[in-house]
This record gives sequence, structure tokens and C-alpha cells, in this order.
Amino acid sequence: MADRNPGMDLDLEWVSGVRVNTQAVLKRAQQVQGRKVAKKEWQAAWLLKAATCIDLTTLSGDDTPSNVHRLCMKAMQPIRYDLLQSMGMHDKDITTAAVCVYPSRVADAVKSLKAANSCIPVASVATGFPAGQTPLKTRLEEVRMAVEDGATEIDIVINRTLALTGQWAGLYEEIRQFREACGDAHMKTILAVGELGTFTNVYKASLVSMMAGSDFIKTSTGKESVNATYPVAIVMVRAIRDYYRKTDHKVGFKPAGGIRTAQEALVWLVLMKVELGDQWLTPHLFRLGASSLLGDIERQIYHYVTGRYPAYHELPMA
Ligand SMILES: O=C[C@H](O)COP(=O)(O)O
Repeated sequence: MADRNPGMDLDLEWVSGVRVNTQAVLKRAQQVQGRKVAKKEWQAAWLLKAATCIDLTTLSGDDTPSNVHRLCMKAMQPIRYDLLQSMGMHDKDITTAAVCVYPSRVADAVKSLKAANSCIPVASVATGFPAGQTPLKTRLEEVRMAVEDGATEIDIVINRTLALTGQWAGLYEEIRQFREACGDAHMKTILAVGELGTFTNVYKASLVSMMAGSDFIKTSTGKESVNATYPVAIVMVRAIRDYYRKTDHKVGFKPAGGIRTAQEALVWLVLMKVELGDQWLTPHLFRLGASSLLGDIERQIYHYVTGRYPAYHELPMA
């Protein structure tokens, strides 16, 4: 990954001065959704790009070493080899950006990828995911254990209680401690936007997370009733842009939760391009957190290559 965001001292004046114009955000989100997306070979290229930005995720109570193994194999070969060959992309080392699992499954993922000689990063959710309602000591220990087991990316959840009660200094302090516990592992900070109430809170939580040294800010756990939406993304990427202008540090963005279709993936790429520019269109600064998006991307690429949609058995790993 690129240089990390070191964070900065908490600037409470900046945080408390934040105002978000809701109407302007909604309008911009509509404009982004209404933009024409690429077609034909350009669309296929964008879909491949989207595949390389996916944190391929399984976060289920019934996860086992074998389904984690299967996830890892899919991450290594996200699109069927013959389809890539038809596109002349079979030798481009196309993999997903990472696999993302619960802390207890990190060792399984690391083992599977290592055995297959792959260096795809293993990301783990931590800090009492998804609610974050466990004692700080436990949350910190969870981060350390996931790192010890080989996770090189940690997706922490913020303490919504602190955000909702305006305890920004407390939130900053906790995230700082998570960052320290992560060590060299890159930290993605999940805001759980569906539980933050207002756009202003989302912007403030984004800022505080970046000030505390997050490498990425991420919308959602996928477990809230509202997850990644385009308006909320506009708020977060504007915070990223403002933070970059002020500090010269680029923080990544990860929409996650409920992203299921290739069409949505294309809109997310457009949003990043028009709001933050091409430099954010790489896995270093953009991830799509998703458990069931890749299947549709592969299906659309199949359609592009063959001119028809596949039968279920034709993409058995999707
Ligand atoms: O971080 C990733 C999300 O948990 C995935 O959510 P999803 O299962 O709705 O795709």
C-alpha cells in the first residue's frame, strides 16, 4: 500500500465547525447515479477494475475453514480463466484486493493463501464487530490477536455511543489506540453510518477517524439496516478530500454492505472518479466491501465475452 496516513492532533475547532448541506448532498448523489456508465469493452474493463478493488468477505456465524478456503480460492481467481483469456487479461494477475473474515477465521485464511502461494492480504473485522459494544480492553486485544494470526488489514468499528453523544475526543483516543494495536496492519475505520443519525455526524466521525490515523474510512458493517448509500458516500469522500487538502495525506474509502450488482459497482467507481479523481481508483485507496457482488461481476463479464448469460453451473464458484 501507499504511504500511510499518520493522523494529526485532534482539531476540535474543525470538527465543531462542520456543517453539511443535506439538499446539496442529495442532489450530488442523484447526479452521480444519473451519469452514464461505460459500455462494451470499457464496461468490461471497469468491471475488472471493480473486481480488483473488492474485499471479498464472509462474515457469517457458520463460517468454517472450508468456506474460508473456498473464499480464498475465489479471491485468487475472481474471474474464470478462459474469460480473462478471451479478454487478453489472463496474465495480468487479477485477484481481489483482500479477503475479509472474522478474527477467529484469520488463521484459516492465512493458511489457505500461503499454501496456494498467494500474497493477497487478509483483512479482519475487529473491535466487537458489528456493534462495538464490548469493553475497550477486549476490543484492543481482539485487534492484537487478529494481527498476530496474520491479518495485515484490520477493519475496526467505531464506538457509536461516543459519536452520538458528541464525545469526539473520546472517539479520537479510542481510534488512536486501535491504530497503535494494529501496528503495521492497515486500519479501516467503519463508521456504521446507518446508526449515526445525521450527515453532519457522518462528516465529523469521518474527520475524527482520519485525524486519529485511519488508512481508510468505511461506511458500514453490512449488519446495520441502512448500509452504503450514495449520499452518505458523498459526505465521506468530501471529508476525505478536505482532509487531503489540509494535511496532504490520502485516506482510502470503502463502501460496504448491501452492494450486490455490477451496475452498483460501476456507480461506485464513477463516484470515486468524479469526486476524488483517478488517483483514488486503485485498491490502495478504494475498496468495495462485499460478500456477494463478485458473482454478478463475473456474470456480466461472461455476457460481454460470450454474448449470453451463463447457466448457474457455468460459474460454479461465483
Ligand atoms: O465489510 C463488508 C460487509 O460486511 C459486506 O456486506 P454484504 O454481506 O452486505 O456484502
